[in-house]
Amino acid sequence: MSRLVVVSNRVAVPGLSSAGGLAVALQSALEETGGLWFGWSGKIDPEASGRLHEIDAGNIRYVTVDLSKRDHDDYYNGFANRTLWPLLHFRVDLVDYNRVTYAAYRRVNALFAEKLAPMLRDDDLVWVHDYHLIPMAKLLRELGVSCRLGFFLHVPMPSSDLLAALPQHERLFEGLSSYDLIGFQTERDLERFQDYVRLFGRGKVISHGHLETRKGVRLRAGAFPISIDTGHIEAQAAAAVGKPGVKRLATSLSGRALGIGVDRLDYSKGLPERFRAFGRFLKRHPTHRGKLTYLQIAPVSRGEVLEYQNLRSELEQLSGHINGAHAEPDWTPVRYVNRNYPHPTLTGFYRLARVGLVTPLRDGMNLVAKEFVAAQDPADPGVLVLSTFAGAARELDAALLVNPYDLDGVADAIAAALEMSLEERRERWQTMMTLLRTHDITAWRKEYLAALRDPV
Ligand SMILES: O=P(O)(O)OC[C@H]1O[C@H](O[C@H]2O[C@H](CO)[C@@H](O)[C@H](O)[C@H]2O)[C@H](O)[C@@H](O)[C@@H]1O
Ligand SMILES: O=c1ccn([C@@H]2O[C@H](COP(=O)(O)OP(=O)(O)O)[C@@H](O)[C@H]2O)c(=O)[nH]1
Repeated sequence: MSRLVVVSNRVAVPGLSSAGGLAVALQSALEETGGLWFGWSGKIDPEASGRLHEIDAGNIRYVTVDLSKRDHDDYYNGFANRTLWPLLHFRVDLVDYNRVTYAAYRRVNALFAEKLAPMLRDDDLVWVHDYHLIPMAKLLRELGVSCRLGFFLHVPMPSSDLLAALPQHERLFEGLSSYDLIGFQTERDLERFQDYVRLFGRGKVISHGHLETRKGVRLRAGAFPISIDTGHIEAQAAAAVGKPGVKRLATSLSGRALGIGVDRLDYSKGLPERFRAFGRFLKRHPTHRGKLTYLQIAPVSRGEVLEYQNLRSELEQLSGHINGAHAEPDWTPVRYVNRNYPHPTLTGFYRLARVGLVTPLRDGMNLVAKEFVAAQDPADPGVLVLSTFAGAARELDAALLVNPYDLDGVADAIAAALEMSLEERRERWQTMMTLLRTHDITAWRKEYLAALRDPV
């Protein structure tokens, strides 16, 4: 059997904690098959990029590379997170157009390719992840790598008119044609990519998922919605209820219902809009005042990037403002926490909650939505309020779907979740859970890798 080699900027190196769906999902996928996981070490070397680290843990070998401060600033904070991230989340207004950071992006991709190429065997299956590493396949091919190379985009593929705003769009997206298979989270993302190839790449869509570039190169693309280790989350949530941290949260609620949000502190997650919608809920539904506590867990993410720092200040103000306007001596409406919690605790928090708030403005998938559902008590499940702009909404359409920009709509959905009968809650939960049990992280990995192996 061929070896699986996963390549991603973020690697869940044992002992390093960081929130993020890519690392959580790939850790589960690799634990099942074993293999090599290659990417950034999470460390800055004051001198230069390139120092390698190797760790063997269980059946996974982690090989990671340190980056210099300059490369980290320009490639990760810069082109990846100030140019591609906002562009791919439809936020052209936030895109930093910058040739210096683009050069660093290409330099770090070339460094990763140069370090990885000598470790590869002809029968490996190499699976490259996300927008940080789009040029990898072309660079590996130039170094003589001949094994199958797949790519998976974890974030949305925006409409082609937006992509075309990037000065380097042709060179960047043409690089995708060196992969044998390009995976997207949803059919909508795939359709928008096909539009881009046709309208701006001057290529052809031969049939759905089969494309030809303007240079006559054939490529395959498909939708492979990522998922979670459903059975594991179910068991973890059931076991978490007895844990001290989870019990303390339960006691602190004094019989009130809990609403929960769990998101990296990122502008794509729609947190200011969610806070405002919660304030609106308190005004529009006064009978629920004092009966619901909203806990927002928001670990700091990409904290060196200006837009993320601005978001943090905005949320501190907003939470203070809502609490100032609505709190009672014995009730604080919003609990806002910038800490990262491990899954054994987080799943217990989900299970305590009557309402799960997942309202991104754009999100590739959003694994929190799936985890929230899997963590519920089947006898008394909570209700998921889910943005239609999360990839997860395609599958979890039995959630209360909302438009995150429509604050009154989100406010009313929170009220509807609190008022929903047990029968309806069970019915909706069952529908979503049936899907998550069959389409879990194992199914995602198998479907993608089967398509990558298949040379048609
Ligand atoms: O690595 P970071 O810069 O700390 O950011 C964390 C990850 O954020 C993004 O996650 C995406 O992948 C999830 C799993 O497929 C998906 O559910 C979510 O919608 C995406 O936002 C990013 O794409 C990853 O590369 C980061 O590691
Ligand atoms: O304190 C936290 C906050 C988040 N997460 C995990 O980080 C992932 C977030 O993935 P998602 O797809 O929702 O969004 P992303 O952060 O990747 O954009 C989920 O597995 C969360 O359980 C975590 O472990 N601890």
